[in-house]
Amino acid sequence: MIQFDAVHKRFPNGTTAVHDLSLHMPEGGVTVLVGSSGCGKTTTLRMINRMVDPTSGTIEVGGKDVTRQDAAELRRSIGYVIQQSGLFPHRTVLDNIATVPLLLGHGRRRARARAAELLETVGLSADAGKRYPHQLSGGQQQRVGVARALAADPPVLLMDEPFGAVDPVVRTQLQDELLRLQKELSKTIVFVTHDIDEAVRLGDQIAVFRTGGHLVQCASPAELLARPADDFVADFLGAERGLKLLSLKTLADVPQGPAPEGGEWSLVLDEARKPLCWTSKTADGAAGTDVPVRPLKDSDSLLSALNESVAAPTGLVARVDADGVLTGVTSRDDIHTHAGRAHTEARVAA
Ligand SMILES: Nc1ncnc2c1ncn2[C@@H]1O[C@H](COP(=O)(O)OP(=O)(O)OP(=O)(O)O)[C@@H](O)[C@H]1O
Repeated sequence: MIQFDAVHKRFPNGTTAVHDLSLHMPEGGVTVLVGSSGCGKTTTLRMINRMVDPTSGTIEVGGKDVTRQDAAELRRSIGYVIQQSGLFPHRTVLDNIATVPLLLGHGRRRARARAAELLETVGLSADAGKRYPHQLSGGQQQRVGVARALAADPPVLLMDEPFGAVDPVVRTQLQDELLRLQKELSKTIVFVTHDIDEAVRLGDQIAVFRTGGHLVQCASPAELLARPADDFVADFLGAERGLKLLSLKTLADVPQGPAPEGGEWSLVLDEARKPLCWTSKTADGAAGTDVPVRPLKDSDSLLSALNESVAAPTGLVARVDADGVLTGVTSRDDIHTHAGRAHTEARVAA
């Protein structure tokens, strides 16, 4: 969908921001650009919608060379979301979102109806549409930024550190929201971030850059974590590379068995068979301690399972179905075995 071929960008002051970049960004996928500060991520992104033109090389979007297209028209057909949401302060949220449909010649009523629809898509209330940007929280403003970028229903979305300025809890919510939206909309997304966890969570592929605008490696999160191309990439991924790999695998394939009975510890269930806590009894049968349980679903990660198995007094993870009803328990050993397999599988796939 987006193809860079031998692209260089040298600014008039002599700085080479991007060096001989060849990179394919597949249609309907999320490509995340990561790397240390100043390594050329934003410049790469901005060359896609011609906010910056390359010094040499070609960039094609949907098979068309971007430099042969009218820059303003191209920009209207590509959604763009930045860190400080870039909203017009003196327009209501609804009017902010309706800006592009209006520019595209939709009548005022149709543009506002589309904006109202998008407000709901990004999880905001109709009431938020009547407010001005400063009357919203940072996280809500970012949602409006995403809604505005989606207003023209562009096939391509460029996102430059869109969640960089919000706290970690809101950031996770916004990432969840983007993943949910992407399931529905299948846009071709190019996403710049400094945060490797965000990259692993959102990316179908991750492109790692180093200073001087050199692309060092582009691979799926699992491949990258299991087989970093060199020490630079390994350092960038951080010391918890193995644990990050476990965050990509789910509990679904890990076997489960019946909850233990008659031993020191047993699992207390409510009348609907939902786990309440682990409880111990002393040798003479008297009541001992209650320890909270955090039951996991098939869709939870092996990392959460490992964490829970270490925290649980029995080393067992309680498993539940979508309704929270107990389906069985999984041992720490089974989780370890699958954790080892996750690593081997990722290396083989690579
Ligand atoms: N207009 C410009 N003129 C001259 N140099 C520039 C210009 N824009 C960017 N640069 C330089 O090009 C290099 C790459 O910048 P770019 O903003 O693409 O990096 P980045 O990886 O996005 O950085 P950050 O993570 O800090 O946002 C940097 O050395 C930067 O100083």
